[in-house]
Amino acid sequence: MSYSPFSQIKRHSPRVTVIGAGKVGSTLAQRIAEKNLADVVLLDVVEGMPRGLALDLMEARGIELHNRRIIGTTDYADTSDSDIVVITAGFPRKPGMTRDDLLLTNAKIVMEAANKSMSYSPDAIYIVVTNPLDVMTYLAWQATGLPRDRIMGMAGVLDSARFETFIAMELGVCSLDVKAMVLGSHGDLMVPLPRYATVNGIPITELLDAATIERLVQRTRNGGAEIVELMQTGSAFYTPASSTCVMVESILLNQSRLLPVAAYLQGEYGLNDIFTGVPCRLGSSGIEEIMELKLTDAEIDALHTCAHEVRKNITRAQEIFAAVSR
Ligand SMILES: NC(=O)c1ccc[n+]([C@@H]2O[C@H](COP(=O)([O-])OP(=O)(O)OC[C@H]3O[C@@H](n4cnc5c(N)ncnc54)[C@H](O)[C@@H]3O)[C@@H](O)[C@H]2O)c1
Ligand SMILES: O=C(O)C[C@H](O)C(=O)O
Repeated sequence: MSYSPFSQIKRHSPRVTVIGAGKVGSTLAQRIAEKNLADVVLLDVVEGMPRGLALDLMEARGIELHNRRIIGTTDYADTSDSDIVVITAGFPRKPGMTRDDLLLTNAKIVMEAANKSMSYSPDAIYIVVTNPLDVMTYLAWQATGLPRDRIMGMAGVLDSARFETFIAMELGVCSLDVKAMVLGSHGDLMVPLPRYATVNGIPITELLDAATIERLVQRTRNGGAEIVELMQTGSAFYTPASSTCVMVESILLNQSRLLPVAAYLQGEYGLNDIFTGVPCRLGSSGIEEIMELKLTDAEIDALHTCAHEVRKNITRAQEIFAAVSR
């Protein structure tokens, strides 16, 4: 293990490591520090860049009124003993690409990041953000051998936030009053659940007609691509960072929030050996419960279709890596 001055400093604060100091990673670091949740170690492969970002964030502490340390590094030794490790390292898609087009480039990056972080933070809880999300979370789980309560993927919180936003915009109501849940994989096949979407307890099926709801569901499914097309240079990062931060917060503060999270399923919803988005209670030990909602046959079929597509891509990645290593 190489010498690191940071690992010698006495710990008084929880520590969250964010691997990948790009748009999502650096915004997440800012959210975590400014919400005063934890010290943050921001790691990237680009020399200097994470240190520059960390220094910039540290210089705002007096203005933002928090006392969290932000460390930028390219050395995994500086991440040691983290409570949570978030993996955002990897390429974002460009206009015209699907998330699955990132499969092979990002798989290598994510497996390496998961392996290296594990050797310094074997007791941490891991959250994967890199796309294609459900496949990357599976590969990180395989690479680390973590128990299923300590590794998960972030997507459902983001997709649900989008669905809630579109419902609020349609009805002209405050987003705070809208609650919705999106399950399944993070792609075109995701499963928004209008039956369970409410405005201050009122089901949206009482407030909007079926055609309008279907339009909002489709916009949610296309939510990431809509932003990619508008931005042209990368993908969304503000709401992805906020969504990941909500998960980090629920774990660090043991809030037991019920959030849609990509979790490893062992029979729940009739699915096995796959990561996909389901409602989970997140607390200090990670995923503390996977809640099995009553779903209609059509909703269950939609979840199984997601899982089928995710499995095809897991197999594709595994076959290619096996061929390369032969
Ligand atoms: N799950 C979701 O809902 C969700 C939401 C938004 C973005 N994403 C995904 O998150 C990933 C990052 O998005 P972004 O906008 O921050 O991209 P970005 O290009 O801004 O940042 C990615 C960072 O990863 C770094 N990196 C590359 N290889 C690395 C390695 N081996 N180790 C450490 N760092 C490495 C790059 O240097 C870069 O700084 C993308 O794959 C994107 O598709 C997922
Ligand atoms: O759309 C993307 O590629 C990024 C992310 O998954 C998103 O949904 O914003």
